[in-house]
Amino acid sequence: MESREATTTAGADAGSGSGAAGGGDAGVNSDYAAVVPVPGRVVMVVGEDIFAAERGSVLIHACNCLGSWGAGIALAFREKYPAAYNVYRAHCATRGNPSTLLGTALLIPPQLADAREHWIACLFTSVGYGRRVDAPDEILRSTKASLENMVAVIAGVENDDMPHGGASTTAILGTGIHEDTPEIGELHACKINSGRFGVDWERTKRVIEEVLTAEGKGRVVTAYEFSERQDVENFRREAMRRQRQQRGHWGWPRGGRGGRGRGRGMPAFIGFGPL
Ligand SMILES: Nc1ncnc2c1ncn2[C@@H]1O[C@H](COP(=O)(O)OP(=O)(O)OC[C@H]2O[C@H](OP(=O)(O)O)[C@H](O)[C@@H]2O)[C@@H](O)[C@H]1O
Repeated sequence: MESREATTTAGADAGSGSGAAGGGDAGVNSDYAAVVPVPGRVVMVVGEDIFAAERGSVLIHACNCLGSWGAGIALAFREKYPAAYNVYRAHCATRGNPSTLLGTALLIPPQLADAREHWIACLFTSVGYGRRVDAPDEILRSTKASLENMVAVIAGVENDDMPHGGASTTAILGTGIHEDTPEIGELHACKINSGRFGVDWERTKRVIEEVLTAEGKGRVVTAYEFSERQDVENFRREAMRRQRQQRGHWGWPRGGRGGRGRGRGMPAFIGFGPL
């Protein structure tokens, strides 16, 4: 699944993306692909709602290490995914010293109690928030490390050998995981760090592309331009969606990609990585 970009971006060479498993009929090309990384990209979209992303998508946002989703998009996450918020908060509470979370990622599987089936990737990019937010350069360093960790954790889930992501890890039960947890889909992000955390978006964007190129096998992040007006529009659409559901419409997304009902029996955990 993650090699889809390889097939579009790197053209003929990329056919060897599954070389290891697929019997290597393109030996030379697969050597080449191993040396030349597939460039990862951030694709900007305007006027769309991140929360309307397809079932199974990963929604990425920047978090403090203190267990607060108190403002900006984090508040929207808290309202829409209260169960995921509890997982995040509990995760932060496991640390006597919150700064040990810095530079790690927490991947929260879709929670039964939440209406939407999205994976939520929390990047711990600053210890504090508000006046105690870390300096932009520090935030960028932590962003790089936490993205690398996120990519490793995603790979771990996809390879069914989670929750490792490289080094010392902990497994934490969520508040309840779907029996047919969707496979991990595309990556979606707000313009992380660019609001309350006060870091120029172009700088964060460069870091994301760097990590996707080096570690992410050329994955793509769709990033959302957001305006307050957009917020009002999202709110209106959301109200309509709820109304439709109440009227008995089939409000849930189709049964996964290509209608395959069950996921791969995802384990009921969240993972985080190197400390
Ligand atoms: N509904 C929506 N859809 C799409 N994009 C939306 C949106 N709402 C806002 N945005 C945009 O999302 C970007 C990031 O801006 P944000 O200020 O949110 O986050 P950040 O990454 O700079 O900082 C993280 C800390 O902010 C929080 O608040 P607390 O510190 O807890 O109080 C957290 O808890 C963290 O600690 C900006 O482009 C906003 O326009």
